Amino acid sequence: MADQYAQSSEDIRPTGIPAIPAIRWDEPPEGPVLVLLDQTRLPGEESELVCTDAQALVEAIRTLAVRGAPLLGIAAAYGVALAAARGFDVDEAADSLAGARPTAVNLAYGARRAQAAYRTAVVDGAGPERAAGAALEAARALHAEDARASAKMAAHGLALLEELLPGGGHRILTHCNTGALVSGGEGTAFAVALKSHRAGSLRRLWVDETRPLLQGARLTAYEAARNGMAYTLLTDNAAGSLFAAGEVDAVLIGADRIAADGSVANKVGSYPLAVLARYHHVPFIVVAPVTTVDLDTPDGASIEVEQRASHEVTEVTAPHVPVLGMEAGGGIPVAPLGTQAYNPAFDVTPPELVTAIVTEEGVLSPVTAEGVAGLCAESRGGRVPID
Ligand SMILES: CSC[C@@H](O)[C@@H](O)C(=O)COP(=O)(O)O
Repeated sequence: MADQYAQSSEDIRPTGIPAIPAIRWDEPPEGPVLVLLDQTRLPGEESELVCTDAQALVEAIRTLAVRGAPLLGIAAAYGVALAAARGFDVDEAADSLAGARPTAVNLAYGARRAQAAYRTAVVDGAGPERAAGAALEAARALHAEDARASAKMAAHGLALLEELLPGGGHRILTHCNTGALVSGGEGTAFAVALKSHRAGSLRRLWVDETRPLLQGARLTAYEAARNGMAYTLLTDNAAGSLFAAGEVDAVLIGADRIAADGSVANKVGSYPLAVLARYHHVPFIVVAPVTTVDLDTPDGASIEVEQRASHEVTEVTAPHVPVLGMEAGGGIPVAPLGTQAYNPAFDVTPPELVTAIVTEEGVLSPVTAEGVAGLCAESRGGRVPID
């Protein structure tokens, strides 16, 4: 079945990760800026969005110009550094960045980490310039750590796939976007699939389109094409028949927050995949850095799930015209005017449906509260408190 869905070779552009990095710090003569690859315009247009202050970054986060848990953390840390470098109130900037979206714990983690570096420098007697430098250093360190974590997760994840599915020929289903667009490196779940591809073990990457904002269709398909991977796009609700046809060997997804009991919040549509995977005896694997684990959130029910605007569901736009963050009325209505939509950005998968959590520290399977606590104890003795 799979091969009839293969894209033709002209459709594949094996050019590696995006030419424009997902995020970069720049210091033109007019002053420091944070430059983002505007993800609302992909795949049609690779364009940069320049943020000169934390408020612009908060807006970019809310409209999903920059998105995905690890990258949100990196962005927030740079945002605090930007506020410091431009002489704005650092605590205010950290608060608004940490609260820009509620579910991805990395966002608050990154903001608080850069804020803590700034405060420590001030307490140690540094002037504003040196303290701003300390915040920037913290952001750069987080960026580099995430790249290293990404490479380790890819290695651990591939080893797990080889153990669970010996002999290669992996047919992997993924949801949302978890590649270089969300990371200092090559991503989380996508990085595992990419490593499998490079090892010659990936037969097919099944890409859920990921309604309503199409992160799978717009972003994961873009990354898969750029990396020359064999991939096929499906609507989210086609996943059931794909499992039933025996076409999925494993599910690989990322996470926005992992609670202390091992519950996993990820893009809405992840939980139904976990249920399908269990029914069809397919491993359901979560790949996330330890910065996504939040021991202060005891369980899945305590995770705040972001609710987004109705118009993201009730309207569509033409291809390559950004829909994300548009005011109601900006797209073409597909429902009667005034229709309200249930539009949670994430859902929560309970630990008993998760076969394994792959982190840079190694693989946790089965997923237990003790195991989750152990992951954090090993990697983050000096964890920055977040609120
Ligand atoms: C490694 S990214 C993991 C998650 O952040 C990703 O799967 C996801 O749900 C992103 O949601 P988004 O709303 O696009 O920020």
